[in-house]
Amino acid sequence: MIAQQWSKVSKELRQELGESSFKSWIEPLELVGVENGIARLRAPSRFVGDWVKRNYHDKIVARLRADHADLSQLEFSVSTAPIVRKAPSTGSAGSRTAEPAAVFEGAPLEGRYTFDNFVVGKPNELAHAAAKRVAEGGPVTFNPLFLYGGVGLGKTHLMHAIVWELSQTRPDLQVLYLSAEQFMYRFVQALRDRQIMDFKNLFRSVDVLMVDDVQFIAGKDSTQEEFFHTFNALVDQNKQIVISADCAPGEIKDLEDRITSRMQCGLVVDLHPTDYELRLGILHRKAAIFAETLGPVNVGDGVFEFLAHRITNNVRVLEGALQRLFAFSNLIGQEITLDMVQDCLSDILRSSDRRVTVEEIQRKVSEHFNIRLSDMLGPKRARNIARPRQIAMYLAKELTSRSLPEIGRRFGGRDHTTILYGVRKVEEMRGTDSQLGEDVDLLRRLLQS
Ligand SMILES: Nc1ncnc2c1ncn2[C@@H]1O[C@H](COP(=O)(O)OP(=O)(O)OP(=O)(O)O)[C@@H](O)[C@H]1O
Repeated sequence: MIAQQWSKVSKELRQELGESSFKSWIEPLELVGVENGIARLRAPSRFVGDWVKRNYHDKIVARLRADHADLSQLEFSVSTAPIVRKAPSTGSAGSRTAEPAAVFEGAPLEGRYTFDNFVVGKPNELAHAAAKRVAEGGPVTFNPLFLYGGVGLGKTHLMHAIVWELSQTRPDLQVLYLSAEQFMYRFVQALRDRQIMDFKNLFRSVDVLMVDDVQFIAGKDSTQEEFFHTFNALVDQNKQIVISADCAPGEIKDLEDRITSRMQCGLVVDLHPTDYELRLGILHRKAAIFAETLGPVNVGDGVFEFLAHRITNNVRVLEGALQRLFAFSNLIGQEITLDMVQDCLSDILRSSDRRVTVEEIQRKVSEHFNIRLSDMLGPKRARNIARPRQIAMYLAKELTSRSLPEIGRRFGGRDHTTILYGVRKVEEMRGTDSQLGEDVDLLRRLLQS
C-alpha cells in the first residue's frame, strides 16, 4: 500500500523534476510509513535527506496528501546497517556461545564519514593517526581513545570512520557506536522495563564500545555510575573504548572524578581548530563529493580561497556554505563566482564577521586564571598576573584584527613592543609548556564558540 503510494508520487515527481534531479534525489528515497500527519522516509545519507527536505518538502507533502489528508510534515532517517548487527550472548559477559538475544542497534552511520573523506592537516593529524590505529583492530595499545575538540571539527566523522573501517578490517568484532544520550536512554529504558541485567550483559560483551559526546552524561548520577561500571568491565577485558567530547576529560563540568581519571588513563587527543590550509583541503574534498551527487559544477577562481579565509570556526558551517553554493549553481546552471558567494552566503558571511573583542578576551582570560581584570590591565609584574596578561595579548593578536599599538592601548596604554614581546613569549612557550598550550587552546575555543 505504502509502496504503491510512493511509486505514484515518484512517477509524478519524475515528470515534474526531470530525469537528472529525479535520479539524484527522489529515486534513492523509500517511504517507510505515514502516521499522525508525518511521513517517514528513508534516505541513503543525511545529505540527501537534508537536501530533499529543503527543496522538495512541499511538493512531496502535497502529493502524499491525496492519500493522507492530515499530512503536514516529512521526516528522514538514514538507511544504514545497524552498527552492532547481532546482540552478544545473554550468558556471562564475554561468552559468545549463546544465541543472539535481540537485535541491538547503535546509532546510524553517515556513509560519507570515512577515512577517505577525512582531510588531514596539522590540527588533526594526531587524532587521525590514533583513530586509524584503533581502526586496524589490532591489540589494544591505549584505552580509552579520548577524542575532543570544538563544535564541528570532525569528532563524529572520525568515530564513524573507525566503525566503517573496522567493519572491513575486523568483521568478526562486535562494534557498538552510540551517543552518550542514547546510552542514557537505553539505560533508563532498561530500568523501566526491569531488564537491567540484559543491558549490562549487552554492553559488557561488545568488543569495541564507542560513545560520542560523553559530556552529555555529566551531572546524571545513575547514568554516570552505570557508565563507569561498563567502562571498567570492558577495560578489564582489554576491549577497546573510544570516546568523544567537546572538551578534555578534566574540563567536563559535573563529571565524576573517578570517570575523569579513568578517561585520562588512555590516549587523550585534541582536534585543534582548523587552519587555512586544512579548510582549503576540506573544501576541495567536499566539492568532489557534492559533484558526485549533483553533477559537476564550475567553481570560479578564488572562491575556495575566499571561503577558507572567511569561514573559519566550524567545518560544518563551511560545508553548509559550499553545499548551498552547489545547489544554487546547479539550479541556475552557472558557475560559482565570487559575486554569487556574496549574494548567496550573505547571512553566513555576516555572522562570521562577528569578531571577538579585546575586552572579551581580557575578561575570559582573567576569569580562567582567576585574576582581577584591573590586574590584567594594571602594572603588576608577578608571574601569576603577567603570564595570563601575555596570553590575552597573544589571543588578541590572533583573534582580532587590531594592530599591535591598538592592542597596547587596550592593555592600559602599553607600548606595541610590549605586546609583541608577550605574543612571542606565548608562541615560544606553547611548544615547551603543554599546560600553557592547553590553556590557550581552551580559551580560544571558548572565545570562538
Ligand atoms: N578534517 C575533515 N575532513 C573532512 N570533513 C570534515 C573534517 N572535519 C570536519 N569535517 C566535516 O564537518 C562536519 C562536522 O563534523 P563532525 O560532525 O564530525 O563534528 P563534531 O566534532 O562531531 O561536532 P559536534 O561537536 O557538533 O558534534 C561533517 O560534515 C564532517 O564531515
